[in-house]
Amino acid sequence: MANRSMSRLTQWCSRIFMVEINQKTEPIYFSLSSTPVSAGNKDLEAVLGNGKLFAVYALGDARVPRARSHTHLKRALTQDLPPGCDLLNTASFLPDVKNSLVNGFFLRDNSVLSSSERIVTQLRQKASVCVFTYTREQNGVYLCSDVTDDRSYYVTTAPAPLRHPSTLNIINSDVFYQMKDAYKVLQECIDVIPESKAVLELVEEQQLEPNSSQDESFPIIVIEGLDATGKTTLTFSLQKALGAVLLKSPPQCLADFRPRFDTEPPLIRRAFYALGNYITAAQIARESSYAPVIVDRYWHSTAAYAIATAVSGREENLPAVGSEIYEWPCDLLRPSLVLLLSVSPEERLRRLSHRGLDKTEEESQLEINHLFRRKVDEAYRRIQNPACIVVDANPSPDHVLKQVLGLIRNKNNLQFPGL
Ligand SMILES: Nc1ncnc2c1ncn2[C@@H]1O[C@H](COP(=O)(O)OP(=O)(O)O)[C@@H](O)[C@H]1O
Ligand SMILES: Nc1ccn([C@H]2C[C@H](O)[C@@H](COP(=O)(O)OP(=O)(O)O)O2)c(=O)n1
Repeated sequence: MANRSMSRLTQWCSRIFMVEINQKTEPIYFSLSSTPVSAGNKDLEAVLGNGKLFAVYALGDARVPRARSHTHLKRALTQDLPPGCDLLNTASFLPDVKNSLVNGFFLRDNSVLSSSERIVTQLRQKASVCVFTYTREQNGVYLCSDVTDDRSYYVTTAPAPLRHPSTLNIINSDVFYQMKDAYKVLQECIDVIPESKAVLELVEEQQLEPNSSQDESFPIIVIEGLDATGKTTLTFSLQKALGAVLLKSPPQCLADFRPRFDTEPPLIRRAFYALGNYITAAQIARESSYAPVIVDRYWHSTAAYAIATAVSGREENLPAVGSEIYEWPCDLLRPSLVLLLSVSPEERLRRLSHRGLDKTEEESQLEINHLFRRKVDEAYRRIQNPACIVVDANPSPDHVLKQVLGLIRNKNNLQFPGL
């Protein structure tokens, strides 16, 4: 960080701020200026309103404590939100500069009691946060100031950046492209999440051989898709039909740790799933010497869910086709074929309701969040080297199996006895 005597807000003056009203509409962008701005702005007014306003960001130099503080901050603000107040996602960033995104929250208070003030005061006593306040002058111009210092800046609208800001931090915060990068995250977690040590030991035990030669091995076929698209059903029948070994990612040895990491912020949660792929890769490498291998979820799932969670708003905000974000990790074993099961939203919901099992929180969100589901599906399709082949999984299980066996048969270089 720059000069400590400089106010925090002064340090943020070169940045752009984004406030999201909801997932479906465009966010507003603004910047801060030390010189007066001409008049009020309707877009800013529509979002900022006339009541009390605070922007709150979790502080911290190290990424793990900062990510966890952000999650705690969200919980605290959501739990204690008084009537008449609402919480919006906000972020500050440098346009098109990787890793410059800092996420926070915007607290809008239209209550008669100005209750947000009390909440913000409590937060500042308990946690390491930085708080900015926004006030509206009579001419409609907004002023922003740091609560720890009287200096104010004028709020002025800024143009939308070319790349959606939520894509700026994906590499090595949401998606990891080398085992060592995901490994480092869990190493940094050992003091606060003791289970990390056991996970890292399991990774080491696998004696991973990066990209070990697959030339001599049997085919490795990955089945991908959203929950309830029929992966379990298909992988079981493929196992039988091909005399194959069935594996999954995350692997069984991580099953007990999964609920623990599912409650953690994306940085930690996604590093855990990334490491799961490397453990599965070691199992695939061993088993594919003796038989074909079918894998239920692998890297495509890890990357697609991570990208869709990180990128806020609409599908158009996803990184463009061909972006480095969709590249396969350089040290992860590549399968021979990846099939993406695709079903219509109606059929998927019908299957989910018939199944009636517990779903992960994320999968429950998918059910109500059509936008998120579309982003996962689109991210799946954009991942490259290897890209997935989309399979229409709406028909009956037998029909889907026949279709997939046909695809496997037609794929060059895949040798199956009995097919
Ligand atoms: N092709 C299909 N047609 C109709 N129902 C299916 C089909 N494939 C699977 N199902 C049913 O849909 C539900 C979800 O299937 P499952 O294989 O568990 O999906 P996933 O493993 O992708 O979550 C199950 O109740 C299963 O019996
Ligand atoms: N290889 C994998 C597998 C799952 N994940 C993550 C992605 C989502 O957050 C969840 C989805 O898994 P979930 O258990 O709900 O899905 P299934 O029940 O296996 O169909 O796990 C992953 O990141 N990498």
